[in-house]
Amino acid sequence: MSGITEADAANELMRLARAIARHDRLYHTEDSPEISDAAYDALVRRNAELEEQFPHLVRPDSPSRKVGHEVAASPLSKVRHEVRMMSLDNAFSDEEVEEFVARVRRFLALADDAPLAFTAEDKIDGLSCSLRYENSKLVRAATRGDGEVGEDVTANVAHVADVPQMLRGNVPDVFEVRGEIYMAKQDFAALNAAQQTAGGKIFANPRNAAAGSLRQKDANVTAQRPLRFWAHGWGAASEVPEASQFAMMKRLKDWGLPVSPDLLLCHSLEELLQHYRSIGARRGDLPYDIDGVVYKVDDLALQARLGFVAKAPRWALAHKFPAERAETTLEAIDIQVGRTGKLTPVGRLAPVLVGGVTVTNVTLHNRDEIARLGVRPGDRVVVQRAGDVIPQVVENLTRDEDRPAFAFPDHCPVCGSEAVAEEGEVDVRCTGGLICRAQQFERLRHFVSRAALDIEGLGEKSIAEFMELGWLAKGPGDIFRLKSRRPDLVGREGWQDKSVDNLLAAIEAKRSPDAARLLFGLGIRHVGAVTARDLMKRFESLPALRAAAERAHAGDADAIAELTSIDGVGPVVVEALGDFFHEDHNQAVWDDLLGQVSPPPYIVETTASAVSGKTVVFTGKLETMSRDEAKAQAERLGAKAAGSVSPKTDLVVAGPGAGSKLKKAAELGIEVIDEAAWAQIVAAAG
Ligand SMILES: NC(=O)c1ccc[n+]([C@@H]2O[C@H](COP(=O)([O-])OP(=O)(O)OC[C@H]3O[C@@H](n4cnc5c(N)ncnc54)[C@H](O)[C@@H]3O)[C@@H](O)[C@H]2O)c1
Ligand SMILES: [Zn+2]
Repeated sequence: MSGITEADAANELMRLARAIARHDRLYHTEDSPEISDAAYDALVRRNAELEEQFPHLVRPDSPSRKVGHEVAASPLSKVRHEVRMMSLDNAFSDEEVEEFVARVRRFLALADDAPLAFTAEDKIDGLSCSLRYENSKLVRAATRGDGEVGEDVTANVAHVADVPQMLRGNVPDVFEVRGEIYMAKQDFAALNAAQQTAGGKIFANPRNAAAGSLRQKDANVTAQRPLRFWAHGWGAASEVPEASQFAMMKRLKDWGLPVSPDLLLCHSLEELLQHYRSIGARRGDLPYDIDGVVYKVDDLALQARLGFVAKAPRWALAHKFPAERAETTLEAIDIQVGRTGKLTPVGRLAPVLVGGVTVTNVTLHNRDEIARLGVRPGDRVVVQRAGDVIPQVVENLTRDEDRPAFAFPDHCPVCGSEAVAEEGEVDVRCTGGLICRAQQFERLRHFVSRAALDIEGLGEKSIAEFMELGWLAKGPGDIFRLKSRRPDLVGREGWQDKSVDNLLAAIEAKRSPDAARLLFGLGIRHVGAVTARDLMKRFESLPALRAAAERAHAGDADAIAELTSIDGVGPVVVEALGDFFHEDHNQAVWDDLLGQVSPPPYIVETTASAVSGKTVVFTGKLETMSRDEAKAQAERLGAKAAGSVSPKTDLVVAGPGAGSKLKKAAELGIEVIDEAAWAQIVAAAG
């Protein structure tokens, strides 16, 4: 790293802060990480290195100071933790563990030969949960959130059998148990299989599945998910009846709380490392995912003296396992075709055990990735599995330059249409559109999925079956004609009267669908769920939207201006809409579909108020509601919630920490009010 200039370091720190914040949001709030934990940890390490070299460049929003992700936007109620919930410092090598032990000794001014004990237990890969017991009774369960404010999941944990509603024995009046909600590997695989059939969300790993299952607004959903729990510590307590971590953990067990079966009291660095290796060797066979071993100073008085650094206790360390790797042969490269026609290469492997899981497929991402790795069928490759279930090829071991490189197809393997990469894009796409069966299938699957039309019971297996029978040839409109197939369907394998009736009823229930969901379900490029809602709010009916899109496509400046005046709609969306309606087969699909369904006008009910017709900007930290809720309130009151302050802004609602937007409002002479004043406007509108 030597030689990096200060300016470059500042820039890189800015990029890292942004990237890490984005991955934190994807991981902690959406339970859908895009990168592996190892890749994420590498970003965090790089950030730490730069901060160490340039301490004066540490940013106020540095990831090194933050725990998890804020929960303001969560639909669940919020809970402020009486004692902050922390993260853990990481170590990846024996030397770093040695340094940790030495650091603890130095801090406590202990002689090298003075006894110092640690507990060691596996670091289970789930999500933190705080359970507050008052007079032995569970009164509240909360997630970690950003460490200070988490989400209330009391109703949800009621469905987790491992979490006792009552503790037994002699329990302090107030005691907050801290531990981990997790999902066993087998349960995770079964859940994903069921989700796949039902067209639901597929989780990347057991941790994300556990988090997504627990953090449900509707606790009945949680009830159907097989969640487990074990305790690894405590927070606020009216009394801590033992003097050591190990003895306290035994207490927790006596009170009826599960703890790790691998909790061990160690008296030296060697014992710690030995336990780490012992657990590591059994890792693949454990019924749950773990990503390391946690060491904690055993003596609670010493823990208190050691205290905390920015976001982690000084008395604990997470010794992480390296990403798991194995060598095997890449037997073939298959090309899959997605909903938008994207050609995705999938590597087929000679089956190989990576960290206890048999791996037969790897994603190769795209054409560039294949070129970068230089892989061809027959090559020996190194496969890595790091936390996630989709393994990757990290290295090609075959270095024979004579064999030709893999030729990425220039035609769709399914429909034979030409496959091209648009300028500046890495993805190669089939140009066959709706004549391509692969795209037809993926589009139908998307159309009925939860975020779109949400037709229950019409999973990918049924879609494949009906497509095979030629029942869905015209596109989504055919779904609504399936009722005429009832006699043919009953009696087919896997279909009984009742299941057919259920399916047909679920379809009939969507004859007057939500227009925004229908629009989203059509899978127009760049029109996601949010954009679809924003478009429908403006145009209210699908024909009105189509007319505007067609006029815009023909170059009508007014139509283009009207479309782009919508927040979040830019030229890219306008072009995608225009292109979509310009295609004959899309028009046919659209007309056919709208002959089957009639979405009611898309009108967001509004109440007359002091801010009707005005443009409002929310900035800073809102205390009583999430940003999304505030925006929804504004919309209900007939106001427009905008993201940035401009001369068009009428009102700024500012909470603590409001920065540049507040300054801009002052410059432009725009009225600024606080959250309480906003609440009065809302209350006055009734
Ligand atoms: N892939 C991504 O995009 C992405 C994004 C954000 C975070 N992450 C991953 O999340 C983790 C970072 O999150 P973090 O700050 O919570 O750190 P962490 O999860 O590594 O460590 C802290 C947590 O470990 C848990 N834990 C498990 N066993 C424990 C035990 N025996 N004793 C004490 N605590 C125990 C606690 O819940 C605690 O909050 C990393 O593993 C990182 O790779 C990944
Ligand atoms: Zn095709």
